[in-house]
Amino acid sequence: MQLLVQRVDIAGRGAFIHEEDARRLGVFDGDRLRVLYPETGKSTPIVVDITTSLLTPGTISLYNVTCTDLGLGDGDMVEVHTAIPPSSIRFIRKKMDNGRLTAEEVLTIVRDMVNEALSLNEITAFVTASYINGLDIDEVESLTRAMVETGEKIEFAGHPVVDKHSIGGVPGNKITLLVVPIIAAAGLTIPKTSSRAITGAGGTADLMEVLAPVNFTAEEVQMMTDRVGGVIVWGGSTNIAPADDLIIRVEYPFKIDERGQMIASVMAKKFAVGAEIVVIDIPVGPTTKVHTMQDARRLAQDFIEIGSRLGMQVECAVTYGDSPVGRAIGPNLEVAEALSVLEGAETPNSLIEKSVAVAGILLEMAGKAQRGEGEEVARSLLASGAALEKFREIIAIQGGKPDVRSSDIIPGAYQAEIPAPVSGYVVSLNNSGLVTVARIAGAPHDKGAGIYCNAKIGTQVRKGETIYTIYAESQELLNRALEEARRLYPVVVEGMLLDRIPQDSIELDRMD
Ligand SMILES: O=P(O)(O)OC[C@H]1O[C@H](OP(=O)(O)O)[C@H](O)[C@@H]1O
Ligand SMILES: Nc1ccnc(=O)[nH]1
Repeated sequence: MQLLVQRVDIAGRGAFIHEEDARRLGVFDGDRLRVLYPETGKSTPIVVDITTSLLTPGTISLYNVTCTDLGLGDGDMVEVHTAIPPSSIRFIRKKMDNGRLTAEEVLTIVRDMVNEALSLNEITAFVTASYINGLDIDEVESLTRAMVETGEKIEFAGHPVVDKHSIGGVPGNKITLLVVPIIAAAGLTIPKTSSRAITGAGGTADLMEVLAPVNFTAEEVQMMTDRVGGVIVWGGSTNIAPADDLIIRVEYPFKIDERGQMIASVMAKKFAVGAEIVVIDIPVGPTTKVHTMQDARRLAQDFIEIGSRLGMQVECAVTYGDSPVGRAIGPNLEVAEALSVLEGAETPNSLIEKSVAVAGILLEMAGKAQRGEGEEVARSLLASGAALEKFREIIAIQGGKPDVRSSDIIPGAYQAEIPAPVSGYVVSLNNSGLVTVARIAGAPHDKGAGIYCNAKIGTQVRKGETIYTIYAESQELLNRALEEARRLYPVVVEGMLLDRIPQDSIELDRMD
């Protein structure tokens, strides 16, 4: 069938066709067509959406990338045929049936994802099938290699290239903003690529974006890192492991992070930047991604195994994840807290201790500190102001304002203080409940949205005292977050008296 092209300003590949043409071609919403431009002989497969009102029969609205790929403009004629689905569909189906994918099959799926030959529905099916049926260690290795192979790799002048990554899952985990400058201040090369929030209310890329741009090409990452020793950028913009962000986009609304896809997501980003020495932070807690020490050790073994298969020296730090790191959750609040520590604040303890512990392991692995002394070296790089100075260089090279101070970073103007319902002790902070409330308040998209934990586990509070504060950038989102907070009750205060059972109730019980 011949159709007249209308270029439509939608990024990516795809097209709308009229329902009548769809009927004649025998295709439904989400089916594939092959579009051929006879003038150039170029053709490409696309996934179609069907409309009855956006165009007239005999025309096709083609998205920007498809037009550019084929050299098409408004008014050109194209030939349109039904197309067979790519073979990766069969392999996704295999994973749905709990089959084990070969390296070639995984590479085909990832390549089709990156080339936009798979629709969002089909990528979602792959992520869901992997989530339900799991990926074994060979499939994880294949996925890691495929993610690297379908993107760009970077080589740096400085060696060794070191890196850190957290698997996430614990809110307030802003340690990268401290670890990277500490490590770069020690003279090491640390090209840190982070994702945005996956299960949380602010990923490191969302945080760093408060201070400087985070979208860079692989070449820019290399140039900036060679210049100042480190960067903190968004992996999704670099074309390093581009499949990673496609998977994360599917995971985000469900707050899921399948184990094998998580390992591949992290390790592909490390491998693509040529990291030689890597520390993986695995927070453990009942409301994080990893619930027990035993599970953490098993996960650590898998990270180490994938690292050794890819030629990277990997150590894992199993860290406390029962409650948030520091007190702040959400981009602006977290950045202000991290900056205040770099500026010399001596609290929050959990943030400082975790950052120097993780940085210390890297310093020891890279030979910048004797075994057992890394933490102290990290602490002194923080205390001397060397890390702050390095962070300012990193902010500057990424195009931010290097003289920014923690007091410049303001949380959302709409705030609600949540009072303790009784006098007693804070006995738990539920990570996933806090994240849900912070997300409803607008985080991570609204940088000022989030939660400040006024009281942490073990703190004694009096009835009516503020236990946490919700911040938002609009009254409407604040109200919605408050409603959710009342339902989820993410911070639990208990008095020493847990319950009072009156004498007559016992007698009533006995009579039952
Ligand atoms: O949203 P959740 O799943 O909690 O965690 C995701 C965060 O964890 C990792 O942190 P880092 O880059 O090592 O600092 C990722 O890059 C991302 O920023
Ligand atoms: N799945 C992931 C977890 C944490 N960080 C990542 O980059 N990816």
